[in-house]
Amino acid sequence: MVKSYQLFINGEWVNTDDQLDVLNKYTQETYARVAKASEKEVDQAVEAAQHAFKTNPMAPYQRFEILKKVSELLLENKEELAKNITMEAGKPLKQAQTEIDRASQTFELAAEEAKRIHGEGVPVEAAPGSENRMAFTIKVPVGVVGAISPFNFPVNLVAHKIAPAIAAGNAVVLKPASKTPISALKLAELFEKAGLPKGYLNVVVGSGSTVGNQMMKDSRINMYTFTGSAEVGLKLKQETGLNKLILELGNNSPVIIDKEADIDAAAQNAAAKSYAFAGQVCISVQRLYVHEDIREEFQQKFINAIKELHVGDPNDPETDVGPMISEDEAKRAEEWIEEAKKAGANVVYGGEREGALLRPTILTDVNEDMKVVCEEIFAPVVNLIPFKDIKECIDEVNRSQYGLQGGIFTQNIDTAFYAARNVEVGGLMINDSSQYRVDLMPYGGVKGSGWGKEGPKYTIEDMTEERLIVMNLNQ
Ligand SMILES: NC(=O)c1ccc[n+]([C@@H]2O[C@H](COP(=O)([O-])OP(=O)(O)OC[C@H]3O[C@@H](n4cnc5c(N)ncnc54)[C@H](O)[C@@H]3O)[C@@H](O)[C@H]2O)c1
Ligand SMILES: O=C[C@H](O)CS(=O)(=O)O
Repeated sequence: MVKSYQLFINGEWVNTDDQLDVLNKYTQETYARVAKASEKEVDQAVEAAQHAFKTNPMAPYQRFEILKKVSELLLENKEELAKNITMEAGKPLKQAQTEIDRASQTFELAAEEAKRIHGEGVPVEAAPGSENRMAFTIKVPVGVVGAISPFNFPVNLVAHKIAPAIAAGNAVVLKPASKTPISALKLAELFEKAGLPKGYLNVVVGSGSTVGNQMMKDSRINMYTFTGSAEVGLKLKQETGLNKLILELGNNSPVIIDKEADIDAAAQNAAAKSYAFAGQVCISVQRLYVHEDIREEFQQKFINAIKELHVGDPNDPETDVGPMISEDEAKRAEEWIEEAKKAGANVVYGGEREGALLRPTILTDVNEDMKVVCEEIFAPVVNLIPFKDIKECIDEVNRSQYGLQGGIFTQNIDTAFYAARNVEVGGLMINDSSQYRVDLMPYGGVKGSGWGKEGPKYTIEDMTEERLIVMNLNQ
């Protein structure tokens, strides 16, 4: 039976006249229906958030208790929540289960941080003429946070928005991706069980061009946090004027395999980290730079490791690579491959597509002008690019418009540190691929990959204002 879901506004479940179909991404059948927000519901959601924030402030210990409870509830409901991700996103079940574990940690981290938000003493008395003054800063919440999230991590990337916002004392209006909205509504259910005061979390579902657009123009929203494509991120930046903004955007992640690398480890790692969730991870390996001395050996070992991956039904607990989010997206990636082939690239592995399922693919003989290299492909496609000189290779890596995370495999400490100093990214992994993330670390990009950091401790910095208090003492 197709289940129906409602919006969550001001602590109530709200139905609307219009419905949105959410597809099972493997079978392409309707899996659920969700109430679609109109202008009226978006307005009510923002109003509810502002009212909650202004009239019912939450103490830090209360935020801690609620977030800790949500962290526990996530684990208690892990199997059901993971299955839902598999249905609505097509993510292989074992990767969906990992996402729930990580989301639980994200909430626990935010809960802990809620108890240590503090300012600092400022020695104004050291300035001539200020001998009788004392000063300190306090951290205050920004107010209403407008959060817009992508389809690919529908629980944990929503967690990275709402957990730090609530830890900092803010109220949230969340617009999840319309392809995967149910996870966010299920999270709202957990918040309801955990006793979140009404109005602090509001979930409105609908397209980016309607709900997202309206949110961008609402002056009652004090700050935006967006994860998604660079194209929409740029629009958000242009539309939201002087508002605070966190942008977590795309990447075409580079990984360098130096001639002094452990080739077996690098090949195994690259196979696992290039194709997880069909490459629809913002730090998926896309540009694999391999030293020409080891290129042949690496390529063979890489292909052998890819052959071990299970491709197919995401509900099968063995599956590593399932469908992409839609057949259209798989076709788009296929077109980019065809375009590259016409310009001289070769498919040395994979390339076949059945519906939304694109098999793990390796391209060689590519150049920097091909879309498969210079744009974010967001599909299970990797380019093998040979290099001779590490410095020239890093220059080439840096010619990307993006800079989220990268990786280098090398046993040479000088090469590793040269890369650490020179690769233009928010995070560089040494002897690991670009696709490494634990939820406590500062995570975010440079250049076209956006700005601001995720990881609850770091996001709370952005989601609070520092207010200076100066006392003029009569001494
Ligand atoms: N840096 C990161 O942490 C990170 C994490 C995950 C995904 N991503 C990026 O996200 C992209 C894939 O996700 P996606 O396809 O869901 O991205 P997307 O940009 O298409 O959509 C993201 C969100 O923005 C909304 N949106 C779309 N148009 C809008 C508009 N005009 N106004 C307001 N909101 C609008 C969508 O409905 C969705 O909720 C990739 O580029 C990927 O790299 C980045
Ligand atoms: O898609 C990008 C996400 O940030 C993925 S992860 O959180 O790093 O696993």
